[in-house]
Amino acid sequence: MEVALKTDSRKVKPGDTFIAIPNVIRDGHDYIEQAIKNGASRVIAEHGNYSVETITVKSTREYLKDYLYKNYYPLIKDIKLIGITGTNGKTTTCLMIYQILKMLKQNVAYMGTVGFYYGDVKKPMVNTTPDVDVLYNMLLEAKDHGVEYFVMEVSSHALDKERIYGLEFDEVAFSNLTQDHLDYHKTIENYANAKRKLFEKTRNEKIAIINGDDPYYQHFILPENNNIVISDKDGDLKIEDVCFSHLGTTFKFSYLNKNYETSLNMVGRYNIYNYLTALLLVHRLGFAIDDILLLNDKLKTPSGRMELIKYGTNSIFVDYAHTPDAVKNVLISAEEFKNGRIITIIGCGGNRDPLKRPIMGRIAVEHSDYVIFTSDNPRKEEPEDILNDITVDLTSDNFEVIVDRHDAIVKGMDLLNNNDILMILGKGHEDYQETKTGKRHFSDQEEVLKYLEIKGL
Ligand SMILES: CC(=O)N[C@H]1[C@@H](OP(=O)(O)OP(=O)(O)OC[C@H]2O[C@@H](n3ccc(=O)[nH]c3=O)[C@H](O)[C@@H]2O)O[C@H](CO)[C@@H](O)[C@@H]1O[C@H](C)C(=O)N[C@@H](C)C(=O)N[C@H](CCC(=O)O)C(=O)O
Ligand SMILES: Nc1ncnc2c1ncn2[C@@H]1O[C@H](COP(=O)(O)OP(=O)(O)OP(=O)(O)O)[C@@H](O)[C@H]1O
Ligand SMILES: N[C@H](CCC[C@H](N)C(=O)O)C(=O)O
Ligand SMILES: [Mg+2]
Repeated sequence: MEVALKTDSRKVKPGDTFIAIPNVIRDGHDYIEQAIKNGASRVIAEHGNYSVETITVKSTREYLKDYLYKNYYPLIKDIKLIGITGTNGKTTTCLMIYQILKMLKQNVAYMGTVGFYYGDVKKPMVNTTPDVDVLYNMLLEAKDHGVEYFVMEVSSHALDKERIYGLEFDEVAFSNLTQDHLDYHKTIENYANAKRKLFEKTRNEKIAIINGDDPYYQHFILPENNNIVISDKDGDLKIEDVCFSHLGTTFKFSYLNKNYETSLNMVGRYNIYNYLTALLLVHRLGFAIDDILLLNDKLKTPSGRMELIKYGTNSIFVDYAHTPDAVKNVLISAEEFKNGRIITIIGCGGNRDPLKRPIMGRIAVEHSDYVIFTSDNPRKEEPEDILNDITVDLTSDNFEVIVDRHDAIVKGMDLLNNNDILMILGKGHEDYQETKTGKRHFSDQEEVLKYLEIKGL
């Protein structure tokens, strides 16, 4: 089943009703003629006269949200909805839940940055959390395929723009709040308030898992929720005795007076929090902790999250760190198991929070032996301007700038000696690079593999 109203003129078929939504940059009203050309027989708009039946409303966005809630929410309300928010860790945690529930033979769907997954279906996504009509279509598609659990990433943009309007979550989680998207939210308080909205959207007495070691955690503890705090100090779930290697992590934890010991095939202290959030959310859906722990051997980090490629004795990690906190976390993780130098390749996306650029530059040179600054997705900006923002305050000499990302990766690989670590940060799973001229195919992993192939390795 699909939502009957169409918001995108390109998807309109003869006889459809087109609703014109003004968004951040584009306005659906500019596409009404296109929708009519494609056969729309009715238009819902805020203004204008058109050649087909037209309903004029004060706010098409409000109209659409109410329409979806009234007509489609009853059809999908039995799906158990699990939502994760936070600056970093949403994709990783959601995909852990998705893998665990699949291994427990449950019918589960995932929706977020890297796609929309259920059964054997894997579809790409444009946004981490899409607009409300797209989201309803996904929930309806999941329902048609018998999905019982729907795990989704909830971005701050989505919360602010009410892309999840009317949905009630059974379980929610907060991973962390650090600097990102201040171009959009302006202040960290606005950013925190946007994220808090997810916690207000829980069904009564439902589960909220909160990272108690984040300075903002109290913001997310609402009295109406069943809150479970994770911490390495004094949480409801307490983490202890953490040990790292470049292949994995072992740790202990206690929860409800029981002690557990386990290991993960992934690096990074933050992944312990991601994992324990996933574990608690699945457990509170009705599965035993001991049964979930048995699956750890088969649990994988998602593509582009500290993804390891070996090059002789050197370790190359491709990681999606694109915020100051994430860059710091992954570099600190690498420092914990390094036996040689850390060489980092990093840039910053264009048309996104410029305030984070010099901070990321500083963190990179502080926690690496050598840094090659390069382009991420410059989007509509000049790559050189972004690189200048990143490096403008740097006083050390342990870095260079190579604008072309391919050349930067080749240089980084050339620099590796023995037991060195190469951190290629920012683009993770992305298979494109977006510049002024559009998107072209580009993958950090493929660049590394091509280099190894040329070397005959
Ligand atoms: C800058 C920005 O926020 N843009 C978002 C915005 O796009 P927009 O203003 O261009 O408008 P649009 O929705 O494409 O077009 C307006 C209306 O015209 C209609 N239209 C448009 C074109 C056409 O030919 N025919 C037509 O009918 C559209 O269907 C829509 O109804 O509204 C769209 C629908 O919601 C979003 O997909 C799009 O996200 C872009 C891709 C984006 O990059 N957004 C980022 C900032 C974002 O939202 N990121 C968050 C979090 C990132 C994170 O994980 O940290 C996310 O959730 O992805
Ligand atoms: N819990 C965490 N705390 C801090 N950093 C993390 C955490 N989990 C992952 N990271 C770092 O952040 C990067 C992005 O992780 P992930 O894709 O899971 O986050 P996300 O919240 O989905 O990001 P986005 O909003 O861009 O989709 C990882 O590659 C890693 O460097
Ligand atoms: N979902 C994030 C992704 C950033 C990834 C990074 N590679 C970049 O392009 O800045 C955003 O839209 O801000
Ligand atoms: Mg994500």
